[in-house]
Order: sequence, then C-alpha cells, then structure tokens
Amino acid sequence: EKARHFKWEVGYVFWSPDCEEKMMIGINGKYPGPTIRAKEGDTIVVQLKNNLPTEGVVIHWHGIRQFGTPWADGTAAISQCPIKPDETFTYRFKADKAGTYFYHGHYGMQRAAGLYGSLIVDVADGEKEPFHYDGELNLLLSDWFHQSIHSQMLGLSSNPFRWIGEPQSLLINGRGQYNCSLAAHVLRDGSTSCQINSSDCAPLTLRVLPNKTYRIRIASTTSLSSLNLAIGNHKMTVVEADGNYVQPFIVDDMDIYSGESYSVLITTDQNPLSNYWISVGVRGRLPKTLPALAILNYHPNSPSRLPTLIPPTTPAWNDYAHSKSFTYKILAREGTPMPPNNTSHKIALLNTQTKINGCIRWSINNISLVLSSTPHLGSIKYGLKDALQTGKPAENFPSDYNVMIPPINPNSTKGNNVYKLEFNSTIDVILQNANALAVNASEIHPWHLHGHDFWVLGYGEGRFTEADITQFNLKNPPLRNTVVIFPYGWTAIRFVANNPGVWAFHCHVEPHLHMGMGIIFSEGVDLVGKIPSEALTCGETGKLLMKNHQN
Ligand SMILES: O=C1O[C@H]([C@@H](O)CO)C(O)=C1O
Repeated sequence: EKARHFKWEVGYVFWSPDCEEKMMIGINGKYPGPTIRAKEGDTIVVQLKNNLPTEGVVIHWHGIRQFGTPWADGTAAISQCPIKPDETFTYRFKADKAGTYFYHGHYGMQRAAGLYGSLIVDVADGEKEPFHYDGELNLLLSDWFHQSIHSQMLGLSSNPFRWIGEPQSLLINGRGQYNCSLAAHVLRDGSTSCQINSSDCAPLTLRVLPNKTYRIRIASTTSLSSLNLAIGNHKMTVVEADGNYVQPFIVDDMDIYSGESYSVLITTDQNPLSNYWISVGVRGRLPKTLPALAILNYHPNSPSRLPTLIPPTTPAWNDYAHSKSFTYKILAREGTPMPPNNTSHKIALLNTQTKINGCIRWSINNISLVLSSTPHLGSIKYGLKDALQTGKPAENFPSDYNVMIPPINPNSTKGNNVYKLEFNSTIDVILQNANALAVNASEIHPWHLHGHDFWVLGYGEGRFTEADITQFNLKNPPLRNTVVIFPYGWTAIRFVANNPGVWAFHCHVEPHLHMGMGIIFSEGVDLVGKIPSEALTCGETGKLLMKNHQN
C-alpha cells in the first residue's frame, strides 16, 4: 500500500475530438484526462489546480466510496466548495476496492465539456482476479456536443426551453469522427475524404495478439446517451460491473449507461489475417448520431487496414426488451457480500418531468434539486441553520399517481432538503419512473449513488406495489453504484448507511441532474473527522471560518 501522487492543472484547451476544433476542459493541457492506476489499499493524492480563468471546479471519483474522507467526494455544494480559479485543492482518498472506475467534473455541466478520465484499481499484491487474462484494454466512452456547456445550461433553464438535442458524435477514449465519419465510410463504402489521420481524432486502434484472452475495461461518462457496444465476430464474457464481480455471462453486444463500468473478456480466436470493428451506438433515444468505431488490430496486420466485415450494428434504439434481457443477466458472483435480509427504512422516489415558473425541470417526489452556496457536509456538521433547509423531504408519493400519463398538475418546487438516514441502518429505495410532460414519453435514467455500493433487488413494469417485494432477489443481487430505471418501470435497491458523510443520489444524465433530477442523503455526519478548511471556504461555512479567525 502506497501513496500515488498526481499534480494536475484543469484548464480550457483547443481540441478536435471528432475532427472539429472546439474548446474543451482538459487536464495538464490534454483531453481526456490522464489515467489513474493504483492498487487496492493505495492512497491516491491529486493536487488539483484550477486554471479555468473564471469558473470553479471539482472532480468526483466515481465508484470510490470515500470511507473517512467524505470531503474528497468532489461534489460541488454537497461535499465541498468549488475550487476557485487559480486555487489548489488536494484530494486524498483510499482506492478502497479493485475495479474499473473513472473520474469527472461534478460542477454545473463540466463533465460534458470533457472533464473526465479513467481510474483503474488493480487487486492488491498477492491477490488474484477470479478469472484469467493475458492482456488488458481500456475504453472510456463519451458523447460530444458542439454547443458549449454554457450555452447548453442557459438553454435548459430558459423559457421557452431549449433542449440540447442529440450529441454530434460519440467518442471512444476521446476520439470520434463528426459527419465525415468512418462509420459512414464503411457503411456506404464511399471514399473517405475525412481527415481521420489528425492526431486528436484518429480512430483508436487496440493491438492484440491472436489466440489470447483480453480483459476490456469499459466505462461510460456520456452526458446524455445510453450506449451499446459490440465487437465484430467476437463474443464477450461479462465479468465485472461497477467494481464488483458478476456471474460470468456471454453476450454478442452489451448496453452501457452513463455512470456504469464493466469488464468483459474476449478471446482473439478469429481469422488473424483480418482486423475487426468495435462499434458503439446509441440506445433509448432516437439516434441522430453515427456510431463510434475503433479497430481491434490483430498483430501483425497493419492497424490502418480496415476490417473486411461491416461494423456490428446496434440493436434498434427502442428495443427495450433487448436492453432488459442484458440488464437482468447481471447477477452477483459467488462470494459477493450479501444484503441484510430486511430493511429498516423504505423510501419511494417518483421521477417526474415538471414545471417551475413555466421552465421545464425534473422532480423527485415533486421537489426539483437546486444546490445551495454552502456545502451540505459543512452546514450539517456545524449545524449552520442559515444554510440548512430544515424540512423533511417526502419519502413517498400519492398512491393514486398514474405513472402512465403526463402529470395532471406538473407544477413543482425547488429544494435541497436532505434525506437524513440513521447511521448503519438498512435503506430500501424504490426508483419509480413515470411519463414525462409529453404523452407517450418516458425515458431511461441511470441513477448513481455516491459513497456506497447498493444491491439491485429487482426491476418491474408500471407502478411498484407491495406485492413486488416478494419478488426481490435476495439470493444473488448484484452490487453496483449505478442502476438504470427503464421507461414506465421501477427499480429497487438496498444499501447500508454505513459511511459518515453527505452523498448525492442522482440521474447520471448531465442535463437531467442540471434540471433537478437528484436527491441528497446524509448519515453519521457527527462521526465525520475534521473537514479540511479548504473544502469550506464559501457560503455560510466560509463565514464561520472568518468568524473563528477574527474572534
Ligand atoms: O430532459 C429532457 O427534455 C427533453 C424533452 O423531454 C423536452 O423537450 C428530453 O428529451 C429530455 O431528456
């Protein structure tokens, strides 16, 4: 166990991730950010300097539970104050569990501007993975919009509402091709005038040796899109999800929702004279974006030799049965910690699209999340009444609410009330999806919980009823940190509130969180150690620091 030190500067960079030059947020002058690699038990230390001239910044370490360091979770206005321009904040936290993770901005919509990278935790020395592989490949998937995030945010909060639309391109390890795409080239078999040799947007090639087994780590940090990935002629065995081992299962293609990560094993046992396409397409929304492609390059073929087979095609965007069949196959591998048999606290969360003063928002039990200027971790720990909303957010919704039709009264209010959980208690959450504002519209929402893994106990169609509890999977529920709710469906999760801190729980679709689709949990905050004052230099906690200094 050792400390791994990183010195990063976050700043704007000119970059051409899809061959069109735009402004992005990069780290140390590059996009995407550097890959962090550590061993289980290591301490990761990132000294983060903010070089964005006029904006704050924070970074969330997605999937890391932050035991004992809740101030390092990197959620603006929840775990810390945004790091101001020209200032430095040091994130110091333990890589608590081996697995495939990533990190990303968690302030405004900075993730969608490109502020992200991979975080991979290997098993500790002397430990073994429960499967064999000869080599490893790493894919970080994202979507990319040409409209700046500031313009996107303004549109989302405008009346009339301006939706961000669909992404211009999908990116694999920060590379894609807009319009003049490789996908169009091979699909239509036209000539390519694309400048795909430009270094920023050249397609990714993954070099492999024939007749070996590779572990491919895949994570999605998309702003909006749900994705599907397939590799021409190669089946994939899924072995890990969100840093937890799963019962291995074999698929031709797999779905990946924003905030999720997976490991799959492939065997390079196909004709070694050919290269093969890795194809990534959009699920769950009518796609207006071409698939992203990468090349699986069998040694010693030239990496620029285009595969002879056409790229695998993504299932129809609205083939939800296909998505569900994949999701339902994800079960815990033997040896995974089991959930408590019973719950002490049930919370039902209704996800609706709503209106506040005519603006379109998303609400949870009719409250749309807005963050305050004081980080909750500080305001709760120090009992700062001025910064706290003292109300108790609703833990249920009206029993006659019809989830199949648009809300009859869509009017909602803003809030940032905290769901206070008893320390060490077992919590069940039912995430209930519903119809949006338009008729016949209900979307996929991948929900991500900070500070914990949770067990996924079950999924169902329509409105959740008490009778569904008898169907909960208590035998081998998968442990995850992100889970999808399907259109018009519900998803049930269970977790133990055993991590002192304040934790966000939200839809990982960036514009949806920005429009209020999230809640905040707190537990055991009295047990939290001394919060570094650098995390508290804003809002009411900032005033408290000044007062203590002046007295
Ligand atoms: O949040 C969203 O808003 C639009 C639409 O519902 C309103 O224009 C959309 O597709 C979303 O996902």
